[in-house]
Amino acid sequence: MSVIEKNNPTDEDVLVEVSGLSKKFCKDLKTSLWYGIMDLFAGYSGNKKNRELRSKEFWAVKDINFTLRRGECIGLIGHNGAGKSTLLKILNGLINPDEGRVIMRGKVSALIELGAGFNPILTGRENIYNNGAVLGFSRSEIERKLQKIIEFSELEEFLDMPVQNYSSGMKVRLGFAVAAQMEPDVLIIDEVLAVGDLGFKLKCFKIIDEILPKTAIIFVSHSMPHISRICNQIILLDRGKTKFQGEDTAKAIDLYYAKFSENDSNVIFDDGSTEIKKLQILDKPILDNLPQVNWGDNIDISLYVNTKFKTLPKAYITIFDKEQRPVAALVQSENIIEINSNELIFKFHIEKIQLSKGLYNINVAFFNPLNNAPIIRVNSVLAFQVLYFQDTWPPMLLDAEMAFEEV
Ligand SMILES: Nc1ncnc2c1ncn2[C@@H]1O[C@H](COP(=O)(O)OP(=O)(O)OP(=O)(O)O)[C@@H](O)[C@H]1O
Repeated sequence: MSVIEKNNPTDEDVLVEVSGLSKKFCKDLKTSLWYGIMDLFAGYSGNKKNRELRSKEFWAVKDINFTLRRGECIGLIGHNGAGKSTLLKILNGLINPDEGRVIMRGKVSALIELGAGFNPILTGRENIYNNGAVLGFSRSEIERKLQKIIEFSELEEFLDMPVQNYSSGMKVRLGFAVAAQMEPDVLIIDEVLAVGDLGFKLKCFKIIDEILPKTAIIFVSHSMPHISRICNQIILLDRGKTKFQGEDTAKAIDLYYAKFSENDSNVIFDDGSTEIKKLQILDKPILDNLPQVNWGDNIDISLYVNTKFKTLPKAYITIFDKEQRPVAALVQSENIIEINSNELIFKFHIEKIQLSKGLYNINVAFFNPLNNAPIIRVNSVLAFQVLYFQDTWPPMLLDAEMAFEEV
């Protein structure tokens, strides 16, 4: 039984229905071929339900369910190998699931792999006609769209060159231009935006905003800013299974980052003269080893150091957000306590912290005050969590007091 069905719409707005979707793979090619032959002889169909996993098999995607309406964008996130691309390939009909079903309604455009859907030996222009024809457009309809596709892709002078000679960015430009201009009902985008340059990404987001009211979008990315920019629901996959599903995109993104937050500190440079003993955020509750700081709190940080350095080294603390963007720096503590000749405590005070909600990491560096030469640099010495009732993507949430003026 084919599980990819093109149906007449019953509820006009529901464009994608996915239920109980599962796909298994075998880790070993020889065994996989052997199972294939055995299944053929045993008369198994690939879709037979409740089949146990055999030796060396694993679920790449297991029991995925969701419904997507016109105007909605679902983000599929998860670590490498979580099953995102496999799920997209099933949705696009490139591979068959072992269990479950997919119903897609209307025209489906997919940007799945770089250059996927393009014939490499054909020119860009010929590929545009090919893709359009596959989506059911007549030659004259494609001709009407051609100019917009060329304008969007900015590839006019390369349009008659075989696609195999295109750069990665050029392939993505052409692919996105075709997919977006063909007025799809369902648009599937897999990570490809990462390849385009900034100007192209901005154009893509503009187009996505324009077509979203008429389209259901399935979007895979490792870029959480991109995910939070366009998705209104998220599935977080972990080893093929749904770890989180829902409209609370901030929560899904927090869970995604939590997987990567167990990084140990690492020494980047060390001249052997100074040792960072401990970094502490004082008087804050600890949850899962993370100091919990409320937005707007005052924070006191103590940095314990052992140093053989002759002069007092210059301290430099940098705070990084979960995307590893540096968001703040604390330069040289005013308040240094000498315990004995080589044991020091540097005390930093932050008045009313205005970092937005989320997980932060602290890197520490010491420099020679005379010539600014590095003494020691250690990354991820301490992580902490800023709490706030609302998620904001920019790293700073400033307390702008409102003033009303009577007119
Ligand atoms: N054809 C295949 N044969 C065997 N295993 C496969 C095949 N395709 C994918 N896999 C396995 O399925 C799992 C999921 O892979 P998939 O490409 O879907 O992950 P992903 O979430 O898209 O990862 P990434 O973020 O790295 O792109 C991986 O363990 C991968 O090795």
